[in-house]
Amino acid sequence: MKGRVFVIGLGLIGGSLALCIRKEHNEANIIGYDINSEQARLAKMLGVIDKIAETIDEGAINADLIIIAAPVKETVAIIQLLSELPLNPQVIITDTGSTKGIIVANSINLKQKGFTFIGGHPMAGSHKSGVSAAKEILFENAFYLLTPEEFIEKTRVDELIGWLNGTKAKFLTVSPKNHDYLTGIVSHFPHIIAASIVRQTEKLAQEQSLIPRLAAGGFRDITRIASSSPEMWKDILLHNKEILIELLSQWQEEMFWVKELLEKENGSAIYDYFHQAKQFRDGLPIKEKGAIPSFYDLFVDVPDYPGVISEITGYLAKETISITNIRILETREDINGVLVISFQTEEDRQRAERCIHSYSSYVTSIGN
Ligand SMILES: NC(=O)c1ccc[n+]([C@@H]2O[C@H](COP(=O)([O-])OP(=O)(O)OC[C@H]3O[C@@H](n4cnc5c(N)ncnc54)[C@H](O)[C@@H]3O)[C@@H](O)[C@H]2O)c1
Ligand SMILES: O=C(O)C(=O)C[C@]1(C(=O)O)C=C[C@@H](O)C=C1
Repeated sequence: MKGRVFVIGLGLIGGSLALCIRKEHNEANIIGYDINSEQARLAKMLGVIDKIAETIDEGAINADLIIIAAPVKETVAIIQLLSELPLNPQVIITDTGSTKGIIVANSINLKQKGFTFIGGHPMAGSHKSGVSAAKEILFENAFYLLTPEEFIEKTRVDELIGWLNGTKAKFLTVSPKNHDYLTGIVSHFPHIIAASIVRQTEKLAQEQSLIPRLAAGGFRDITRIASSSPEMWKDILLHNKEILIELLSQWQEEMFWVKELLEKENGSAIYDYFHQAKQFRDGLPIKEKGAIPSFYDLFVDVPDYPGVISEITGYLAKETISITNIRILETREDINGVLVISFQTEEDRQRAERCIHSYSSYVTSIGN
């Protein structure tokens, strides 16, 4: 597709979408604006955008597609600002915010001016922020939720999907209310729990200095998302307050119940508690980014001796397989350790597995 695309907010998500659009529509002219001029400059330097707009007005007026990829509170203010501008009557305006109810309700101002707003939310991301973390494959296989209101013509939704085709995401239409309910459960609530585990650990670590050093694989797996942007999450929680308060009450009840099981030493009920959780989690799709994002991790059982990491990365380097992360799941001394290597794609993970098997007898497995 040809035209002028204006991205407001050049961080992880805005930057990644700009890269996807550039790849798919090489005749598109991508203009970017960020309130933080350093981010805008970096986006231009990295080739994520063609040109920096100094103001929202400058970038928006002749745009065919406007993508707002700023924190959700800012998104509401930007929608208000856009509704006061003489935009191209055919423009499509979309956003990427993690909440939809309040944002879509505020888009009424755009509707009243005859402009098309279609709420959007790519359901993939990272705990990292900023354009330097942006990547073209971020949304591959992920769900991309769209929340068009009933009066929006299907052709306009198709046009937006056409622009976003390079994401290789799976587009799904839901109502704003349902969106906030679903994402409250699978995304927003887990972020609160991850932060709470880290906070509790931090408090206890003040008495026990060994705690941070022992916080190994399991702790890191469940708390990765606690490293996300506090600014972004503050706004998400405030936008999705009702459902999150309800989920917190349910969680408190469940924790009281687990406490009771423990007090009563009810082994079979505790077994059932973990068993039921394992069954549900093991049944979640792992080949697609869905409720649980895939990280394309490969687990390699390795003996605990110096140089083992460089040995394995050496094999991968020989076959030019890029890795995105590598870590050892810390274990007791004198027994085998587990090396976890992360890849950008499933194809890289499979190539790596074949490569390690061809150079060594290390046992590998794919985590879910
Ligand atoms: N991080 C994720 O995993 C993820 C995934 C899907 C959707 N989202 C949503 O996408 C949006 C962007 O998130 P992100 O992860 O890219 O954040 P980010 O912090 O990486 O980028 C946001 C950018 O917006 C800029 N910004 C803030 N206020 C602005 C304003 N008024 N005008 C212009 N620019 C402004 C910031 O300077 C920053 O560069 C958020 O609404 C978030 O909820 C995030
Ligand atoms: O992978 C992560 O770090 C994320 O937190 C991504 C995640 C999520 O909760 O799944 C976070 C917020 C977004 O709105 C969508 C995706």
